[in-house]
Amino acid sequence: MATRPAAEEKPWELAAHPRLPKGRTVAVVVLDGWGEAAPDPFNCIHVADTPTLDALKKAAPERWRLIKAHGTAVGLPTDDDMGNSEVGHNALGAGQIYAQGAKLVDLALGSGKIYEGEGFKYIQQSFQDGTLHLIGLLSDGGVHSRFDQLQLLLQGASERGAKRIRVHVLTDGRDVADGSSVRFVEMLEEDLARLREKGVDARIASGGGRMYVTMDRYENDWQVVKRGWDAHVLGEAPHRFRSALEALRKLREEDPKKASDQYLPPFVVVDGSGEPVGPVRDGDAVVTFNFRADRMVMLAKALEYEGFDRFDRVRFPRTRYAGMLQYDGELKLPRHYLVAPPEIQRTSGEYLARNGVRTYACSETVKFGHVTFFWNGNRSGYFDQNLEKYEEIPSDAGIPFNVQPKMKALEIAQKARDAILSQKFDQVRVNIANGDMVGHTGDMEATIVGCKAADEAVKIILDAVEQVGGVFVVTADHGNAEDMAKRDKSGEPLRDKDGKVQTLTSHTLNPVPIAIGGPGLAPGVRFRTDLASAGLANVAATVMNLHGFQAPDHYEPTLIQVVDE
Ligand SMILES: O=C(O)[C@H](O)COP(=O)(O)O
Ligand SMILES: [Mn+2]
Ligand SMILES: [Mn+2]
Repeated sequence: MATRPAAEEKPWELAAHPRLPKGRTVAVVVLDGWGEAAPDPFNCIHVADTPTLDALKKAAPERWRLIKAHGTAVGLPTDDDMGNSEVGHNALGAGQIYAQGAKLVDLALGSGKIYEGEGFKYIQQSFQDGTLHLIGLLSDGGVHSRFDQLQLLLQGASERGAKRIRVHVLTDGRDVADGSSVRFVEMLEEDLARLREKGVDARIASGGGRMYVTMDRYENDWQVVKRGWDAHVLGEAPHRFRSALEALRKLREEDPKKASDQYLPPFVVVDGSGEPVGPVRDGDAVVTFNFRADRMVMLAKALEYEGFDRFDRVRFPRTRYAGMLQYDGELKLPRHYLVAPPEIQRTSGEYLARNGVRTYACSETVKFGHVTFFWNGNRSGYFDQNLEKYEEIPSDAGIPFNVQPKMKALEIAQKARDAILSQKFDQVRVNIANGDMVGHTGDMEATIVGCKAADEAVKIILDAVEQVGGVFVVTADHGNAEDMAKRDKSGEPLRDKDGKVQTLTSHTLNPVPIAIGGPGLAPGVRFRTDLASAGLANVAATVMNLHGFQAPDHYEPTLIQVVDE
């Protein structure tokens, strides 16, 4: 009996769809952080004026539905895990569900395999004479990192010879509640105290808020990474405290608005004589314990590259550096890593390029890698530069996004409109960032403005689709702006002691809408009714169909059918 060929051996050529034509321009719009929730005052999408999206929902029930964007539907460990951009865009672009970083790290830590891998053995060589530095996001959001994984790694490394450990903590407040940094630091201090009882010299050495220190992405602002470098590596920061807890309390007291968890200024912990307790030195080991790539790649470059020139490192210690995962498979960055990342293969971008589909992708800096790198299975660059064009619009840098909540929605839409009207592309793909980026600030008024701007951007794109007789797919990667309130089990908003509703800055577990349409959509196309639990991974096959191709067998099934009218 013939064995089924492995995915790698399958042909790249896609069969023609029996009912749907080739050659239609397909606009694919991803609204970042745009979930579906019951209308209430904390649903910014509901409160905002969004006539375009409202019309899509009302006009054609057979062309509008909800799909899952969280948990196991996108390869996360459990259905309690909210969705995020990485796993969302991976699923949208790859058409298949892969076990994602969070889950792979869980498995490797659970089985102990992490300690048998090349990456751990590499850093272990520094344990005898050097310090082990752990740098990452202190959070249980499960988006970039998880606190329980840090705890296990601390435990495992100390049991395997690490004698001196320094943790460099980035406070969250974005994937978890603002102010929760105190609880995480307290718990970490308890763990470190236990290690000290066992003779391990373990301490927190430096820190700062993730959006201001270290965790920039897509090279939006290298100064963010420089602040982190100075604090974590050089042991220099404008604020010096005897402990991380003191840092959190004093910095928040001084300026509670500015020193939120997300934007906490950089600090170093110093000893009794004012010396920093944990700068990175030659011979030390460094692990960045975030599993997600986008906000660790920049620091990874600074830690690894000999000829790095994006800021003055002042001192470049010779360390043994490993990432929790390898963050960029193309760049092989970092060279050493503790857990192998998901090998996302045969993405729709690659299939379509190999079948001659011309693609234009665009977003602003903060989401640019989402519709390119994440979409293409964490792969940078083009599949075929003769067929693809990726365009980045610079994001505002150095300000929180509630200050300019319209962000670059209009500019992205205008670029997409021009690309559609040029007729040079078969697929025009964009990410509109507002619902997510402004939603994360917790500023409801600004988020409402941002949602309106996103809706206006969609209108511009749909008008262009109309003009060229094209097709559109409008969807989202996960929820955010549709719920800005923390809630109890019955769904009622939680209030603080003054009766104020507690703000939710994170993503949600809500499903996201998907709408299809446009004059080029064949008349009998409608959503199937047999895929009640479909998710983001079903979108790629759908888009392939709209380009006139059948999707490969190993893809999650298409959402659409063609019925005789
Ligand atoms: O990195 C961030 O901004 C948040 O932690 C997650 O948001 P994203 O998944 O939408 O990027
Ligand atoms: Mn997102
Ligand atoms: Mn987000």
